[in-house]
Amino acid sequence: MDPQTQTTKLRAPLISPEDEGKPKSQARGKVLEDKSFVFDNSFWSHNERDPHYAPQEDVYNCLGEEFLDHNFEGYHTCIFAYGQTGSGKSYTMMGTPEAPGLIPRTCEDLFQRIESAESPDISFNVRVSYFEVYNEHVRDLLVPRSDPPHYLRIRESPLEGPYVKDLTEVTVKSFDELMKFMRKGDVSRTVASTKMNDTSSRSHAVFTITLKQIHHDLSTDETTERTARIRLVDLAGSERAKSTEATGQRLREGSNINKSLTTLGRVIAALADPKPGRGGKRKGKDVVPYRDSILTWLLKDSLGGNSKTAMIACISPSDYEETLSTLRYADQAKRIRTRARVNQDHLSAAERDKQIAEMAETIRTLQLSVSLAAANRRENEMQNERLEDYQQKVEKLQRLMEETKMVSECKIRQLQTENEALRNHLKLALDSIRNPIPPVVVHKRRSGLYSVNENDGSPSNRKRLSRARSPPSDVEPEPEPDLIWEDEDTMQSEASHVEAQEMQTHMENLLDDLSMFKRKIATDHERFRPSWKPEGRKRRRALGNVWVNNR
Ligand SMILES: Nc1ncnc2c1ncn2[C@@H]1O[C@H](COP(=O)(O)OP(=O)(O)OP(=O)(O)O)[C@@H](O)[C@H]1O
Repeated sequence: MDPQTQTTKLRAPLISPEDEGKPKSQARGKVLEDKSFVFDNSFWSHNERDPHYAPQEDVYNCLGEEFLDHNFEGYHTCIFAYGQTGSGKSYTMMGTPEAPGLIPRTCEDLFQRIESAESPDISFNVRVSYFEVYNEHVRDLLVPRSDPPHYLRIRESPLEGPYVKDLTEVTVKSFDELMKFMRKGDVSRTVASTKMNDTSSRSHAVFTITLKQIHHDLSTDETTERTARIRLVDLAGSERAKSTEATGQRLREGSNINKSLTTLGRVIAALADPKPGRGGKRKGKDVVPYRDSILTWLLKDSLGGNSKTAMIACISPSDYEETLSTLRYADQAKRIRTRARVNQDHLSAAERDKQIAEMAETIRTLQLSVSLAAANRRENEMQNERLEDYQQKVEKLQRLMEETKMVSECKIRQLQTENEALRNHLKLALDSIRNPIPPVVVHKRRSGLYSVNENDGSPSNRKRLSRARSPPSDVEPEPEPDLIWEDEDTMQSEASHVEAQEMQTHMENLLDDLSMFKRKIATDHERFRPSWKPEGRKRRRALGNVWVNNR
């Protein structure tokens, strides 16, 4: 790199010995040539001992300072670093605590200028935002990381162009305060270790400073507002999957990074060499593929619109092809012509007052609708809570009723079985009354030799008895013993009487049982009437008691 001529030369790697001396067509490997490019500035910062060595300060003095001048004039600016992974983009943009890069130097200079320019008729307002584009999603770097990550949406307004919705934008009063937010964002940024770089940026980081200068002329009571947007972009590294040896998540990140950088390349190409449409004019807006990636869509204005833009192409002597590709990108970008203009508004006192009145009215209306919405939301929340409570109670009640129904069904089944048993019992009892068992006649004898079964007074039995009682024929018959026969009718009536008494007692017992059963049925009928009331728990307990008592 020659800082005098601003030329960057890329030397081709040495040719393999077998190809040496051969014409291009006969060479086995691809024959690479030296290349030379001229840029606005070329810096060499590989070796501090090298006489060409350009420290961070040189880069800022050549580029950063000039761009900050533009900002104070009211121009939007954008500086982005592009290059292969590990080539020094983050080093150039952020730097290290010992060698701060472009961003901290710009910020420091910004506040130094504000402090030195302090005058009663000018006031400054500085706001910062910081976001990253990771895997084609936008994440706010000034809010803590969340899991799952919270991604922001992109909107496009006719005046502002594409912007990130709900992005945090904080007002800062000093350089220290600004650096605090920058460090916060840096910590939150997605970095990972790759084969090419231990702390490789896996996302494109966009740090934006909005500088507003309000100049008030006391004599005319007029206000002049200048707004400048300073965009400082540290892109993720262009990389080849082969050289990074990435797999899994790193490979996916890499392909997304490459996708957005390829789109950036196409956007740069389209802007650098606009194909003429009919009548020799540049074709419609849709020719530039801004929308093909989040990065190019968001940088639309910076790349081809109202902005002064600089690209810092970082190269490191690692890979000829990659380095050549970066230099070609930069060479193309050099040809882009943007349409930067001063962003300034003049306001008379009357216009300003009108604007303030309109804004106050808008705020009042918004406040009203916000408080109305808040009240409605609160009311809705309470209604929802009440509804949920009600639904829970209904469900509980339904469960209780279901259980109560099951218990009562069981109880009815029990009573039916008991009723059936008593009915059978009663039937048997009535049968035995209607068909009494013949009374048993007990024949009393002097000697108790014969059993009661022999008391049958039938003629055959008498014969058998007399035979049994008569002695054998060769034995002298003994005199007939004096048999004392009781009066059969008297005995029979006595037995019937005893039996009737027993039956009566039994029947009385049965009737007692029956009346008790009837009482139980009546009580249960009263208890298990279908009109269940919601106080199911008490009722269930009562049922439970009845159940236990009746078992
Ligand atoms: N000019 C330089 N002087 C001294 N150190 C440098 C220089 N450029 C880069 N480095 C060092 O090289 C390493 C890689 O640089 P850096 O992280 O800036 O690369 P990068 O292009 O941002 O990579 P990636 O795209 O993977 O994020 C860092 O340790 C950095 O400090």
